[in-house]
Amino acid sequence: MKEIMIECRALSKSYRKGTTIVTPLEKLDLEVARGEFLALMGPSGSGKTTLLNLLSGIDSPTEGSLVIGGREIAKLNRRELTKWRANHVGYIFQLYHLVPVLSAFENVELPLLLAPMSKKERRERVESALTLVGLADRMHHTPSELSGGQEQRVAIARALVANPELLVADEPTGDLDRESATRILDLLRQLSRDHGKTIVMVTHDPKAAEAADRTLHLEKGQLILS
Ligand SMILES: Nc1ncnc2c1ncn2[C@@H]1O[C@H](COP(=O)(O)OP(=O)(O)OP(=O)(O)O)[C@@H](O)[C@H]1O
Repeated sequence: MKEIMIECRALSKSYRKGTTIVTPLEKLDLEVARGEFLALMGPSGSGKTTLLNLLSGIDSPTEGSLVIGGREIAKLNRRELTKWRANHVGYIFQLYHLVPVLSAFENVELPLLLAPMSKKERRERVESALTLVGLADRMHHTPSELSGGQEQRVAIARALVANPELLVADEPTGDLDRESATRILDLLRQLSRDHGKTIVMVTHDPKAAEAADRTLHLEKGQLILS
């Protein structure tokens, strides 16, 4: 029996929009094993990003239970959630979100700047994250000197550098050509298979979803059987 990393029970998220209540996620039940690579698909507005934001502690559920790595996340307050997120989750965005004036090294170093560690340890961690994504030789380049695929690999190194057990990725290959996308997906597979990272990836691309161990489909805030 595989260890469960993520357990959602009757997880709901609602927002108030003027006088109406929008519920992008409704009573969702989901289990993800530790080290599993899960793809989430679904039409626009089906609640995919909302779910990623809950799983990564960017937002809190309105109702239900969300246990990640044995910890009930739904009950944490904002401050506790921010601290938890910094140690346990790496977020990968479609458009990389790198700081343009910083080098690859400095971008990857950012999440560690507030962590209590020596400069030497920080440098070693950043170098090893950039080596893992195959960019040790581009450490001193700025984002504009890198290709889209390389920028995304820097962003993955940044997501990895604090050694989180969970990675969430929102359309990580959405802006890339097929060859760069394949390289990113191979890297994500390697991170789950060889490094035990649990990965939840939103994608619109069925080919990208094929790289995952399992694909789930969301529709109107609920998982549907495919
Ligand atoms: N902060 C918010 N306030 C109000 N409504 C929101 C908020 N965030 C999301 N929603 C609504 O929730 C629904 C689901 O949004 P979500 O971004 O999760 O969908 P998605 O499946 O990720 O869509 P896409 O594929 O277009 O990114 C949408 O109708 C959206 O308008």
